[in-house]
Amino acid sequence: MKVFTAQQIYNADKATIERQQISSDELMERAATQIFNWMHLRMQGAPVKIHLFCGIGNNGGDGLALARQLWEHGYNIAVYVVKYSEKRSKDFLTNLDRLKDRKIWPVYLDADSELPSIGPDDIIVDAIFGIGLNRTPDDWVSQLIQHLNKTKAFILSVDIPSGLFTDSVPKDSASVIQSNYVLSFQVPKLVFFLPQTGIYVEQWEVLDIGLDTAYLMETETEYELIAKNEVLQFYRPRTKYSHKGTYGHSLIIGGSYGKIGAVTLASKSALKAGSGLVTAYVPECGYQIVQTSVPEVMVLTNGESLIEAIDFEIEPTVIGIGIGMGTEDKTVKALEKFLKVNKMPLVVDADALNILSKNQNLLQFLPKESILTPHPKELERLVGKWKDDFEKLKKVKEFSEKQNVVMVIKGAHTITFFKGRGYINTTGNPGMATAGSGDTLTGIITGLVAQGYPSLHAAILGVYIHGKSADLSIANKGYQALTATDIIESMGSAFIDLFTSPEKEAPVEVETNEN
Ligand SMILES: NC(=O)C1=CN([C@@H]2O[C@H](COP(=O)(O)OP(=O)(O)OC[C@H]3O[C@@H](n4cnc5c(N)ncnc54)[C@H](O)[C@@H]3O)[C@@H](O)[C@H]2O)[C@@H](O)CC1
Ligand SMILES: Nc1ncnc2c1ncn2[C@@H]1O[C@H](COP(=O)(O)OP(=O)(O)O)[C@@H](O)[C@H]1O
Ligand SMILES: [K+]
Repeated sequence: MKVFTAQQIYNADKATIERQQISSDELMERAATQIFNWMHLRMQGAPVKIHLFCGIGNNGGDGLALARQLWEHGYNIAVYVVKYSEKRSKDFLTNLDRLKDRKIWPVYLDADSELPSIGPDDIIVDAIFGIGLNRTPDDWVSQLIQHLNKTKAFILSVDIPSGLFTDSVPKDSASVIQSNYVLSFQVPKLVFFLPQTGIYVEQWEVLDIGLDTAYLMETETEYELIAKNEVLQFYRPRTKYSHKGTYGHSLIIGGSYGKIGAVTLASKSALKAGSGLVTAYVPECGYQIVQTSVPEVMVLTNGESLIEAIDFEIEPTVIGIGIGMGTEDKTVKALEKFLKVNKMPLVVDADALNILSKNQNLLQFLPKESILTPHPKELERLVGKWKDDFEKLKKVKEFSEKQNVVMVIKGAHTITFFKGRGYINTTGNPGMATAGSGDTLTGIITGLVAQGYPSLHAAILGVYIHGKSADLSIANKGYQALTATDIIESMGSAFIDLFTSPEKEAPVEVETNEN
């Protein structure tokens, strides 16, 4: 699913209005109807008090149109107009008149108003600011937002939590609605998925408001959301007459005394991802450990307790390198020498990334389209500190383009960057913040490259499967008990899941003014 910028959404609006020959007010009515249907389906007329806080722009207009529909179906509503500006939008005014025609009188809130009282079991509809927010709200609006956040009421945000910008991090967290549920029109917003802004969104869902399909299809976006449908497009089925040679040979290089487990996890993951053969390259102290813990994996050794040279006779298809490897001088030299002669595609993680960060002249030796999988600290060492998430994205994008590598930025929503585009993963959970889960990812991606997936596809599918395995595991493990080994064990189910469970319940019918 594409992730549009605010400007692209405004353009989609405009294209829809022109091509479907509807008015902007009719489009607003569609949007409000979709939210009404969503609420009505769940509330079934329950007499819960619904407080609708509406701004004076189109987000507020949506709120007013929703208020009217709720009122017409007998819901118990209170409407507030948050007068943060004198510049009211046309469709806001149209919908305000429609309310007045029905003798529904909103409470007008300004800097001098008392803060409304709201019960813990009430519902708040947040339609104060939408994607048009262009500066931090005034103090009194921030105070109102803080007041709403402090109530125990459920907060449903229209399109985006009010106070959240679409392209920057809010300066003051107190001026942003802490939303329980966001109903986002047509497309999700990038800020739902970044660590500094995603915290305002507990859950989100997209509502189809029938924006012009041609515009949506033709418009290129910088970001794409990756769910099952997206990865299925490049999934490579196994063929009947294939053999283990068909599915490549992964070489996993890493490990040092006390950190052989990392290589064991990665090797096993590469096998489970479908790699035909897997060899681990470890110091001698790891020989018995790897051989006994994963009998399917072959083992090559060098050095006693750490890798002192990287030199082998075999011809792997792809090499995953760096996990548990350490950054001792001998290992640094070994890596340097190896990078200067190596031509094989690489998946670079952990200590190999740390070594590259300190020896940036080595970056030039990475084969093009290598895959780098840094966690936040490793990324900082590689590209330097960033002031906020947006600067981080910019730095990663530049780095990936300059070095011609695939960058996998690990986190709650891992983002894979390549050739100027970002692919945002939707699987995974906080249980994955556990030792070795990154090693597992390195193994999975290596195993996919071995089977012939191009680097970008291997990274995107690998990240998806890794998160999906963890999601399937927590059903009987819970977040706390989830381990990297559980992730590996659920990989089979994650692959099967690609073809079994339906992606999503069918969307609610769009009721428009035309029918
Ligand atoms: N295609 C879509 O997605 C549709 C969007 N609609 C709604 O339209 C919204 C966007 O509406 P608008 O462009 O009117 O913008 P908003 O309603 O988000 O904001 C209203 C106006 O307030 C002003 N403003 C911004 N920040 C301010 C601040 N801190 N203090 C005071 N004034 C400030 C700006 O001039 C802005 O245009 C969307 O979020 C959505 O809810 C729907 O009505 C219909 C279809
Ligand atoms: N809160 C979270 N939600 C979803 N995924 C997470 C979360 N925390 C960590 N992960 C995932 O777990 C993995 C952790 O990798 P990493 O930090 O390298 O672990 P390790 O070094 O222990 O192997 C990454 O793939 C990351 O995306
Ligand atoms: K809002």
